[in-house]
Amino acid sequence: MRPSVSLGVLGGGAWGTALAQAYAANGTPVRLWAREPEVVAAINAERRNPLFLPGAELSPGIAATTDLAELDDLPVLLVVAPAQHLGKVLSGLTDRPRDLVLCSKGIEAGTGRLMADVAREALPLAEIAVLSGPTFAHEVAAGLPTAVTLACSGGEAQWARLGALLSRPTLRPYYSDDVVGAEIGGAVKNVLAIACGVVDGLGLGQNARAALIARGYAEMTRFGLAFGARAETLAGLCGLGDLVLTCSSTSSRNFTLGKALGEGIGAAEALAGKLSVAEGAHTAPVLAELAEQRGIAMPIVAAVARLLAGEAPARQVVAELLARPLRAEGETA
Ligand SMILES: NC(=O)c1ccc[n+]([C@@H]2O[C@H](COP(=O)([O-])OP(=O)(O)OC[C@H]3O[C@@H](n4cnc5c(N)ncnc54)[C@H](O)[C@@H]3O)[C@@H](O)[C@H]2O)c1
Ligand SMILES: O=P(O)(O)OC[C@H](O)CO
Repeated sequence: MRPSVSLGVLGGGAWGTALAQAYAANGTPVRLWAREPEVVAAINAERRNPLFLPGAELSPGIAATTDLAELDDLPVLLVVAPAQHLGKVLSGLTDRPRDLVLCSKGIEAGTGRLMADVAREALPLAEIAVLSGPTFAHEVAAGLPTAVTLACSGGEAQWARLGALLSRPTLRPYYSDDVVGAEIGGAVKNVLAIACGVVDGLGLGQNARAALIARGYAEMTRFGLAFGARAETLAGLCGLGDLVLTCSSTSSRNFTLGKALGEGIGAAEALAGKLSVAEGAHTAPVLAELAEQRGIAMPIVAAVARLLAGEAPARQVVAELLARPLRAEGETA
């Protein structure tokens, strides 16, 4: 039998809503904090989130609130705020021992920190886990089969608390203790998805996209290993798995942003007025900077950062990538 203690979800965007639905629909009461009063009202009164997850019918087991204090006593919180706002959201909670399951994918601009470091500073008593993988929100909300990495900083003891709690017949976590690897996989793939969207927008074909996925994965691996990730983590659901998903579909906001850039729309225009977040746009500059500081070759990431900064049009950026000196495929630096 599932425990009757509620799960808390911080964030009423598409992913927070989908996770809340996955757990509430399968018998766990969920308290969901959303920033927007209209999201809270729509979830509680109509069982919908038209702003961020239109089309999904939500379980009555989700109780939404704009008051973060209503989640403060819960032992397990899924944190689903966009990466650039995660620290601010967590600072509204009391520091106490609890499991914080980070579900956001990104690197903090300005500090270069991964989300686990942001969370540890905000709430030092919490034990951190990272839930990440190929997970389009609308598919999870619809109960379609999905598998994720659940990386536990507390190792197997934390997995023993969270594994069964966060598993459902169609939502299957795989255990890891590589929190850094899980985070880097999710953050880097968003930037690479923008690159794949650019290739699509320019009409450069499927060969080019496959090349970008493979060479992008080489960049993810170089960066990850330099920052302490394990190669096997990056080859798993939260790395390669998510990279393949996000680089292959206009269901991805990052891919769609890249496609617009490839079609000649400027970054500012492509992002203007968007309620939903394309994390790669925020991660690309800070990731490119971190890579440059550490001497890690990430030409695709650097190209995306240049494109987003408006430094060169898409065709020129692609031409520059193709004109780089020839090198060995397995080169690690
Ligand atoms: N949507 C997906 O399929 C999916 C899947 C896996 C992971 N993620 C990750 O989950 C995170 C959240 O994405 P999403 O898709 O749920 O969001 P979304 O794009 O659907 O919605 C944007 C979210 O940003 C929040 N927001 C905007 N300004 C804010 C502020 N100043 N402070 C706090 N929150 C603010 C909004 O309240 C809303 O919840 C991202 O890191 C994303 O990469 C998303
Ligand atoms: O829509 P995107 O590009 O933010 O991707 C959503 C998820 O991260 C896919 O796993």
